[in-house]
Amino acid sequence: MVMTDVAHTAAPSEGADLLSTVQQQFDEAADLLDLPARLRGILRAPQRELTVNFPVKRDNGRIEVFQGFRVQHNLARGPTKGGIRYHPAVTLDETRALAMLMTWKCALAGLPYGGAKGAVIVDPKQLSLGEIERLTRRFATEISVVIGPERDIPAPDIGTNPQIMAWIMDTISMHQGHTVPAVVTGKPINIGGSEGRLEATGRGLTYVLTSASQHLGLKIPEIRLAIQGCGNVGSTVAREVVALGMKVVALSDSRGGVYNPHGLDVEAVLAHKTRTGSVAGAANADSLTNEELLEVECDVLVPAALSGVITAQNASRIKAQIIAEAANGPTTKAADAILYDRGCLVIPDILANAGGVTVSYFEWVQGLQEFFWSEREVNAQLRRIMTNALQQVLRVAAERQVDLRTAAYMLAIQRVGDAVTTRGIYP
Ligand SMILES: NC(=O)C1=CN([C@@H]2O[C@H](COP(=O)(O)OP(=O)(O)OC[C@H]3O[C@@H](n4cnc5c(N)ncnc54)[C@H](OP(=O)(O)O)[C@@H]3O)[C@@H](O)[C@H]2O)C=CC1
Ligand SMILES: O=C(O)CCC(=O)C(=O)O
Repeated sequence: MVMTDVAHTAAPSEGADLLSTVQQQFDEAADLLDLPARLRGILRAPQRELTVNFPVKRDNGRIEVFQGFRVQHNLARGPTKGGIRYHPAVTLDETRALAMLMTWKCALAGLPYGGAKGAVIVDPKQLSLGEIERLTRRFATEISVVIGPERDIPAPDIGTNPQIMAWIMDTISMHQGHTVPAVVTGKPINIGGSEGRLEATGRGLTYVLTSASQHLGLKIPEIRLAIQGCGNVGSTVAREVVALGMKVVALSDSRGGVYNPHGLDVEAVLAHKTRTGSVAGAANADSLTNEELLEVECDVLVPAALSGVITAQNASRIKAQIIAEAANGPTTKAADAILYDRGCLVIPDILANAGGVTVSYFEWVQGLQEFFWSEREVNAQLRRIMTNALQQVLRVAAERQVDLRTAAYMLAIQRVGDAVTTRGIYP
């Protein structure tokens, strides 16, 4: 007899904070736009949500039931797009918030997509590779009723990677009986991935950061960064900014961080992480906690891990002049107000980390056309889209005397609202 031994579900209140933050951000921008009530009702809540509970056989033969979600926030501008997160504390509310952020992010970058997000409540570090593959294939099967190249296209996020995208593509292709490369992005290059997608989020952030620094009159070689999170995005930002001559003075992961006011040897710290599993304990650096990292002496702070880390409690102690949000939702509403009053430039998530979905769009287009671009072409188009988006946001912020987040939301909400209106609200 097959026994179901463990059910993986998260507490319902977890993640509610991010949803309420994102909805408050929406409300503020919608007020400034005088958005009609009927549009607010449509845009403030997800259009479609799917919750799935599915069994996975562990290596010891036991069956465990995992819970996952796919939320499609808005479909007015095209198929929905957004990553899949594997994390033990992820919730439906958090997934809703992340899907809503994707809608604004895609609209701000001018991509022909609505926003979506997926998640599975799981700690992938506790699973073997075979278990992760079985979990991924079963989850892909469960959500196959809502995803597809013309419907909703997943990609990597926290805890997922190109190999996991390959398993999703393979599972959907097995169901269809032919290869369906455009069903996911962030795939390995040998099965239709795009040059530059792996680095795109960190690279896109670096393009925006460089432009914003020039806008503020900062000298690139004098810029010191503290980066929280050292996964795909955090490690790429670290490498990219060092290549431009900036200094990374602090870097962390889930197990702690390292600090050197004269600049870390980023490659040595990353090699230490590859050897030991963490940046903590790397040579020629002092150790520091994730909380301390947010408050170190630096010019630019890059939160590149979880949401809700910059709060009313620590915002007044942050020394950075620029906060470039690589993570989704790292700053609470109260912290935003404190940072704005202090003259700190917050480059919001929907702008700063839009490079990932932008190159995902390039990957989707390349897959559909079966015509592939060089990394140089990818990066040139990425830079164009990211710096254009920044210029538009800076212009609206100056015209309306608002912070960059509100300006970015205003631009994005207007575009999505226009699409809803042009298509017609009533079928
Ligand atoms: N991947 C992408 O293309 C995009 C990602 N993002 C956002 O960027 C952020 C990072 O994503 P990504 O790099 O892909 O994810 P990864 O899973 O590759 O990396 C996440 C990093 O965060 C660290 N981390 C986890 N928990 C904590 C914690 N409590 N304190 C400090 N660090 C922690 C992890 O530590 P450890 O290494 O120890 O596990 C890891 O270094 C997320 O918010 C994601 O939504 C946004 C746009 C696109
Ligand atoms: O690349 C994508 O499609 C989505 C990336 C993502 O999940 C994000 O931008 O938060």
